[in-house]
Parts: sequence; C-alpha cells; structure tokens
Amino acid sequence: MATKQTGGRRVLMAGNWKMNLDHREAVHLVQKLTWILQDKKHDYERVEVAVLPAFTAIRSVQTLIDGDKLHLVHGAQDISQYDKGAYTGDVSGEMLAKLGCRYVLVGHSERRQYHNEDDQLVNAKVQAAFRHGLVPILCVGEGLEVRREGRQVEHAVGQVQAALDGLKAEQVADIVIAYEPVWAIGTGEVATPEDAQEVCAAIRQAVADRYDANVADAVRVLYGGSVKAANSAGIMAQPDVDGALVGGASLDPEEFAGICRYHELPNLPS
Ligand SMILES: O=C[C@H](O)COP(=O)(O)O
Repeated sequence: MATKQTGGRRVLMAGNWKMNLDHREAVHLVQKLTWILQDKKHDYERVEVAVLPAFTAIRSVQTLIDGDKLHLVHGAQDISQYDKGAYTGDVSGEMLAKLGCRYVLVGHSERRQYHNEDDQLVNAKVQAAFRHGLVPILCVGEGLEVRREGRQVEHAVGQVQAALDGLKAEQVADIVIAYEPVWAIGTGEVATPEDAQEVCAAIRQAVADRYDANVADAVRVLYGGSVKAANSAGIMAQPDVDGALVGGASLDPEEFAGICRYHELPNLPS
C-alpha cells in the first residue's frame, strides 16, 4: 500500500498522553519512539509526528527535542483563553509558545465533559492559540446517544462552526480538526473507516461552504478514538482522514510508531 497522499496535506499523527507520564517517563518514551522511527528511516515530511505531554513534562521534552535535533514536534493538551493574569492553575499561549509548542489541543471531549467547556470557551481558546502562533487541534465529536439518533454529522459540524467564529480564512486553513466520537475514546470501540470518513468529509464540506475550496483542501482532519497500529491503515485509507489523534496507544512507543508507519501495514478491517 502506498503512503497516503491527502490532497497535498501532510499527514499528522499526534499522541495525546493525557494525564500520564511524568517528565522522566516522557523523556524515556520520546527517546524510544525516535529510535524506532529513525531505525525505520521514517519520512517526517510525509507523516508528521507530534507528542502532547502533560504541562509538567513539556520542558523536558522540548530540551530533548532541541538538544538531540529530533524531528518530532510537541504541543500541549490545553490552553487558557486568557493571555496573562490572576487565573490560578491556567497556562497561557505565550508560555506554551516559549516552550516550543507547535500544537495545542482545544475542546477535547474530556475537557468538555469534566471541565464544562462549552463551544464559546472552545472558540476563545482557539483564538488564544492563534494569538500566540500555536496551531489548535480542535476536537469535536458526538456521544453515544447522538450517534444512535444518527445526528453525528450535524453535531460535529455544529461544534466546528461554533469554534471557527471570528477566524480568518488563512487561520482556518492552518487549523487541525480532530473528529473523535466520544463513545470510541478509550473504549476499544473504534469507529469503522466509513464512519470516520462520513464525518471527516462533512467537516471538510462545512469548511468549504463557509470559506472556500482552497481552505477546505488545506485543513487537516484527523480521526481519534481507539486508534491502534492494527486499525490505522484502514482509517488512513479514507480520503478525508489526514491523520490520527491517539490516546492510549501513544503511550506505547512500538504501537505509536506502528501507527505512524501505517502504510507498512495491511489495510485490514478493524
Ligand atoms: O485524544 C485522544 C483520544 O481521546 C483518543 O483516545 P484513545 O486513543 O485512548 O481512545
């Protein structure tokens, strides 16, 4: 199977470590992952590899990446909507930018669920990311009830529309959108490749309708939810899926490297 060409879009495999790995464990994982990828002569130009550690590990990961001139990039799992001030516990975009972050997750379903983040706050965080030169990975996706009612497209597109309020076309062209059905996160229940394609294509179409075809062609749309090496090739074979946002499997360097090397694996049904 050939390496995926996504309309000129660079594939992105992003590992969301969630609240796992202290700074030493983080360094260890990055070392192992990059050794494996180096051994396989991974083409980072075609498949970009990003890790998203907890805040406490970002500095150590940055130091390792810079010191060893590693090709992978890093980011954060959340950002404050504010730039500075009395917001105890928050971390600003400027702080993340100074730690060399390229990406920041915004609106992950766990933030929406456990921290009551709504579409308005998600939009404010997307804007904060752009103010500081960070690329937001905007997460959207439906729960089980919405899926059972067959409203998954309407739900995900609605979340995207709300998050894009006030953004310029050139910002939207740079954004990454991750479609993560909540029922598939950490459950082992992976959406079928066709399920992923349905919603990812609808998201791209919504961007085309709101901006234009060039913006829609540029925006990268990822799938997330129980992605593993074994199911990554099938998901990546879909024309509107430009990569994966990976939780649990990104904590295992062999498994995550396998996902980054999806094109070496057979395209088996998951
Ligand atoms: O951000 C990642 C997603 O929540 C997916 O997590 P998972 O791969 O453990 O299902």
